[in-house]
Amino acid sequence: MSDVAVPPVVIEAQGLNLTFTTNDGPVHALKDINLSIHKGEFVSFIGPSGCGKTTFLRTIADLEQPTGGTLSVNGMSASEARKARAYGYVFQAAGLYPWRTIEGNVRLPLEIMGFSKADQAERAKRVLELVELSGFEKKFPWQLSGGMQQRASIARALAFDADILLMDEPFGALDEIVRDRLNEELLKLWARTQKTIGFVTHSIPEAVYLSTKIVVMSPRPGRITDIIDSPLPKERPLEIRDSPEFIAIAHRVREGLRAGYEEAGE
Ligand SMILES: Nc1ncnc2c1ncn2[C@@H]1O[C@H](COP(=O)(O)OP(=O)(O)OP(=O)(O)O)[C@@H](O)[C@H]1O
Repeated sequence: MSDVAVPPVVIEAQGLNLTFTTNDGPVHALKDINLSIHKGEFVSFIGPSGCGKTTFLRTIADLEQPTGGTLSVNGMSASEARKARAYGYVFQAAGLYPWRTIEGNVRLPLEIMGFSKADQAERAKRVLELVELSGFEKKFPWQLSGGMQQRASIARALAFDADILLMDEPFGALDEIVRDRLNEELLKLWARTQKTIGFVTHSIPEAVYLSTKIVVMSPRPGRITDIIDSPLPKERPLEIRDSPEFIAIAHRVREGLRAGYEEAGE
């Protein structure tokens, strides 16, 4: 009998620290972060404002430099991984260029990376299908709803086929019904593409619904207070949110958040 193979580690932080130097003194944005993310996992980072969620994602993306510890992304340094285009990044605001069509926005990183015109067109078509925006290629961003714009920005991040997708509160500005739908769609997209996803959120239900692993963080200094491996099945209808298993995980996340607040003296 052979054990089920554990997928390889794609992101590994060991004793990671990041202290910003500011006029008001040092800000310990990340303190002693130890975390392994395996290929194909969906990992959410949840915690109150200022606990370092965005900083951690930006550090993985080589947009911030750690002041201590080690970080590897796909077995490389963060800087090498950025050069190897190991990840796509989705920001909180869709950030689409208003003067470009949806297809033009999706093709932009491909143009910059020097993909051929034919390859750009084929990739844009495929990723827009993936996020269910076929038929909207020639529209401009302002002609689409907020949810559709965010789907277009996900398509843009998927266009160059990185194995890792980093998403910083992509649905934070959307109303709850739209957010529910996009959560469902994101899970399907994740199942179809088998990407490794790092996802920042403030929402407990969103974190529990989406993730295979939930990383609970707390501020001052920004640190991990709990890591929860979700026992929920991969197939998740929205109704799963009423199940006892779901409610139990949500409860554990809430407790972790509360403990972090109390320790920070809030
Ligand atoms: N460039 C910077 N210079 C100085 N301090 C910074 C910088 N970027 C972030 N910080 C500080 O680092 C801490 C962590 O910030 P970060 O944005 O990562 O938190 P967050 O958990 O993502 O918060 P939010 O949920 O509000 O986005 C905060 O105290 C923030 O003010």
